[in-house]
Amino acid sequence: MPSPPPKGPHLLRLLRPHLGWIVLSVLTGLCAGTATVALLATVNGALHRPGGLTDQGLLLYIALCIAALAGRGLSDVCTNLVGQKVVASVRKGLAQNLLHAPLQALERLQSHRLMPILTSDVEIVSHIAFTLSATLISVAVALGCLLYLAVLSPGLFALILAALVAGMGIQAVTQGRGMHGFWSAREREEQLHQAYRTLTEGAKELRLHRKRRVRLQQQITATVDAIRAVNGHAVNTYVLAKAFGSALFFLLIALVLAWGSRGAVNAGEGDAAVLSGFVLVLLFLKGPMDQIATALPTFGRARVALGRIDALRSHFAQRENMGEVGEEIGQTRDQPSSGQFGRSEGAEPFERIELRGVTYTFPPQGDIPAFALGPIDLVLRRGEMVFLVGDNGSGKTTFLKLLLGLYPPTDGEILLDGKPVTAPDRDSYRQRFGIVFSDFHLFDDLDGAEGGAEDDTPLTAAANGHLRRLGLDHKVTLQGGRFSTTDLSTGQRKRLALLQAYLDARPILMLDEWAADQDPAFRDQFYTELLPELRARGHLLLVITHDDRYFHLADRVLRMREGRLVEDTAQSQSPAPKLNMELHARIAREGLARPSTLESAVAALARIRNEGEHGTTGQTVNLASPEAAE
Ligand SMILES: Nc1ncnc2c1ncn2[C@@H]1O[C@H](COP(=O)(O)OP(=O)(O)OP(=O)(O)O)[C@@H](O)[C@H]1O
Repeated sequence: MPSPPPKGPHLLRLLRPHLGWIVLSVLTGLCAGTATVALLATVNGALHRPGGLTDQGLLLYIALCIAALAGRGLSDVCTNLVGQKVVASVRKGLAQNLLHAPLQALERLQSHRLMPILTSDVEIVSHIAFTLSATLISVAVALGCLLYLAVLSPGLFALILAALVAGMGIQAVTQGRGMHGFWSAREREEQLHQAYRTLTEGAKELRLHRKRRVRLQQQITATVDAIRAVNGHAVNTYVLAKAFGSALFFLLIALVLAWGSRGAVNAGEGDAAVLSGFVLVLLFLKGPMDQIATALPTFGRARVALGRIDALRSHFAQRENMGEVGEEIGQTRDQPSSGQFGRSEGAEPFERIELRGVTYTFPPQGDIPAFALGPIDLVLRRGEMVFLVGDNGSGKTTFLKLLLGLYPPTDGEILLDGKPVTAPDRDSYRQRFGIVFSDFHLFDDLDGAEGGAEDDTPLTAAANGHLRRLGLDHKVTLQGGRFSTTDLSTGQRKRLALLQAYLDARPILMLDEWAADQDPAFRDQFYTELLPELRARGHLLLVITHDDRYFHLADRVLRMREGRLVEDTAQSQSPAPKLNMELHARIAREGLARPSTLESAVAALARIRNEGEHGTTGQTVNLASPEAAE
């Protein structure tokens, strides 16, 4: 069952687990604030006492200093702890959201919208950790100071408080305006991110196209200027609010002095100690109030950032049930595997996959009409080599994603060995597939060899053997479970991706235009050796291809036309696949001689095929096993 998204305001939800630390921080902060105010009172008392500070007063002064110091330190430690934990939980939560999100949700949210949230927004939230503690203490000190003033002279305090509330009201309105500025600056940062992406991903093209380069430069300049203007205005608003706050204290002090000089204080309250106490506290209060005012922009930004993070979480509110990664590995390790190395977690045997009336629809985007795939009725069996062909944009990749369980069918159902694949099963179902997408991501480690300090395991030996076979051994080695480099040509990167999928030994292998970037000799090797070899191992192979000269090698050819799938019976019934299967049966049966080069291997295989067609027998060749290629 998909887990429901967490409820409630994000910040409160984030803080709730750390309530104990927050309470401790507030209490110690209050303690520090009270001690500071008491220090002020002691200083004020000593100033007006004949003989100054007594010995007892000195001891009290030292004790208050220690209390203020310890309280502040402890409060700092607690809030920093909470801050760091909050940031860590935001980061982990977002990673979880992304890992468990349905693919369509991820595809809808383009990376230029995602990346600023994952990087700068989380960073902004982390700044709270450093400001929160000082701000909290400032609030405690300010409250303590106000309390002291109320004790000194309730009448004067009421006047000061009224002026302070009016000043803070003005400040709050200004702050609201600044906040609005931060929101619109953030919108533009997404545009900037998109432009930066074009800068890096289109680096080659931009160097060849002066007009486009100039346009991009202008676009970046305009966006940066707009961000500067909006951010500048927002910060200025805050700075003005802060300046107003500072000025307010001097106005308040003037008010106190005027009050005193006109003898307006009540009997007993107009003495010098009350006035100096007010002036002393107001001068001191300016520091904490400044700190609060300085922290406001950070909190303003953090609120904006948290709003974005919340919106992202809502976007990914729907979660797929994938279980915990550790559990999945734990569950499957003990299961029998049909893979070559018995190491793939999805290697459970299967016989057939069936699609019954399966459809998938991309919703329309603006003027672009919806793309509808299907309905598709199809049965695929273990050990089949199926080619999927069709025009660009006809729906081949979409069909692959549907078959892989990456997209849930809009209608119809997928059955694995007669059992419908439902949403809770989908992740387990997916573990049966190995795939190299046309826009694949190349991982630099080998699944199953992670953290392997030893380089002489069977898996490492097999991987290195296959690297030789794929012509990559002079470029890449597997060390400690990682490939030494992935800085390779496009064709070489695809070979490495194929090697990973191959060693993963999942029962179903899908390749999306894999051969498109390969040289002719290797392309031939791929179609005539690698694919038949995988089929001979019992894999179901689904290969998207435009290489029509190899269509005859497939057991079945499926053709996609504008979202409709038809079986190309003319190709599927070709006698060639049968011949190919016989050849491979022979290869497996008769043992092998090792060709010295790829060309000789291809030639040898052609010879065998020729012999097969003319009924003669001869030497067989095997590129199937890297051990044999040693
Ligand atoms: N994420 C998406 N959102 C909306 N429409 C999409 C999305 N991905 C693909 N499409 C649309 O679905 C249609 C089929 O795309 P698909 O990638 O499946 O085609 P294809 O047959 O694999 O093409 P090619 O041979 O060029 O790789 C296209 O018209 C495309 O515009």
